[in-house]
Amino acid sequence: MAEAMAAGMIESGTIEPERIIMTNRSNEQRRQELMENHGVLATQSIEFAVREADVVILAMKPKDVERALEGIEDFITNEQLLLSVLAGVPSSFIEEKLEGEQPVIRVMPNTSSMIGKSISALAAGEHVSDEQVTIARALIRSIGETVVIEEEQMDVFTGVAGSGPAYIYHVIESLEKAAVEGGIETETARKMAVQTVLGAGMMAEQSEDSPSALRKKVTSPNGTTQAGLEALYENGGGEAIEAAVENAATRSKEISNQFNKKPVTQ
Ligand SMILES: NC(=O)C1=CN([C@@H]2O[C@H](COP(=O)(O)OP(=O)(O)OC[C@H]3O[C@@H](n4cnc5c(N)ncnc54)[C@H](O)[C@@H]3O)[C@@H](O)[C@H]2O)C=CC1
Ligand SMILES: O=C(O)[C@@H]1CCC=N1
Repeated sequence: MAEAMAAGMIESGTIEPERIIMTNRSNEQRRQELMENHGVLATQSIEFAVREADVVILAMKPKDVERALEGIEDFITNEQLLLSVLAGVPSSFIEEKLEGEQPVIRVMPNTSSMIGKSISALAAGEHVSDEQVTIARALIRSIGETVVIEEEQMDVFTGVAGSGPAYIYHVIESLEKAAVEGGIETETARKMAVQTVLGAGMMAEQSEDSPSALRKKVTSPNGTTQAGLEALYENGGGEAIEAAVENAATRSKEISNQFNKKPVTQ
């Protein structure tokens, strides 16, 4: 995720690559790769990275955050803005760990950051000024669209947009599989599936019609789409997506709850 965000920020011209410091403590090859592929500075020293930064972005797994915070608490200052992309980790947990009045903004991007097409939510913690929200939004805007939400909405946002690309990739996989099973060559099948999703997404973005109106326009009475949708609904279509969001949001909530009772295991 950190790499996707860095790539998006660099690609959009929002920040020069040499102003981004990435850390990896143990993997020299990975540091080399990050420097060569993106032109960023990659260091083993978390202390150096944090001391140099105006904005610190946390992007480790939730299970690693406690140790990560213990590793920076001695040198991070309240003048530095901390962005956390960690699913489910409450800003209050980070604030309590770091003491003082650390400005913390939770950010939930998705992996489409890599090409500047994320939709990212920002939720400000207790010690964040309006100006810091503006700064964070400008930074995160470089990887796609942004919305500012209440922290309690983060779970459902994560279920829809953080995890959402995976559901859409699954749709692409299914379309491709069906095309191949129908006798189409794999490369063409992939192209058909991807372009169908891309075209529908762009239509939904650019058309004045709602997605529902657009769906109706594809659906000729008693035609092929009607037959296709009937099978989709019979097999749980939209409900499956809603269940996916609900389960992901529940998992996000579960992770949050774990941060109120230690130790953290997931
Ligand atoms: N993958 C995704 O689509 C999204 C992920 N996220 C969040 O982003 C975070 C990272 O996810 P991924 O990139 O998928 O995981 P990942 O496992 O690919 O990357 C996590 C990185 O953090 C490093 N790390 C662990 N402890 C560290 C420490 N103390 N200091 C510095 N680095 C440390 C690990 O070595 C690893 O390279 C998670 O908290 C996840 O909830 C949020 C939105 C979308
Ligand atoms: O699967 C996860 O936990 C992360 C958070 C949102 C997307 N990926």
